[in-house]
Amino acid sequence: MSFDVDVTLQRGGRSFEYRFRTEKGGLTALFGTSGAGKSTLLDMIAGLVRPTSGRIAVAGETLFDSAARIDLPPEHRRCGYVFQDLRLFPHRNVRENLLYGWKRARPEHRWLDVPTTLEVLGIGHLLARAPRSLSGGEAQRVAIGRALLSGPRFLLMDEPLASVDAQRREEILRVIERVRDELRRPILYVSHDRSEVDRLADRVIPIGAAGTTSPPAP
Ligand SMILES: Nc1ncnc2c1ncn2[C@@H]1O[C@H](COP(=O)(O)OP(=O)(O)OP(=O)(O)O)[C@@H](O)[C@H]1O
Repeated sequence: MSFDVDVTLQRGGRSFEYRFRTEKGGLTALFGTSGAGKSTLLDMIAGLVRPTSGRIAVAGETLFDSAARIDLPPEHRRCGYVFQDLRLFPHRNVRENLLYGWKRARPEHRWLDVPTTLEVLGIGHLLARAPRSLSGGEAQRVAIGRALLSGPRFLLMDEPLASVDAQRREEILRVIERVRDELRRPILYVSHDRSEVDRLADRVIPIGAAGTTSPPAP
């Protein structure tokens, strides 16, 4: 089992309910209209937003359980998160951004090396640059690299290819496929691009207008 989610969240007068279970690893795409609550769900799995109640487990480990009073801090969840708005550290250069999680990961958890990451993402020439000097596509590739290099057990990717051009997109898609198939890391993936989802996703979870998900999915 990879993602096992059954949570509620009351926020701003709205009620969100998410309930799904994926029996196998692979890539799970989240589909839903703007404002439906996809990023909110990723934030809860990452430990950045606290659910009102319920339980979240990934790859068999409980990350949150309100009844059992379990709420692992984000840094203990081993989650690689590519944020929709990237959130590169503005006061650190590209090298420092990329190595932030890498330095903090245990050596045995690092499943991708730095040279390979730089080559695949085409960001080796940007190492000394400040995030504010990067183009949208460059910043997006650095954000993907930072997430992959942190030695994560699972990945949360919120529109990770939104500003990447066609040629680089193909290379990054191949990396994501490798992470999915060879390294067998579970991935939760938000995208509005149908062709991306058709190519990558093992299953699609619809997120409804009120943040509700369908019954457990295979
Ligand atoms: N901190 C907050 N306080 C109150 N409401 C919030 C907060 N953060 C987000 N929301 C609201 O929660 C709802 C879900 O937001 P979320 O960003 O999860 O949607 P989304 O499905 O990811 O949308 P998009 O596809 O546009 O990125 C939105 O109506 C948003 O305005």
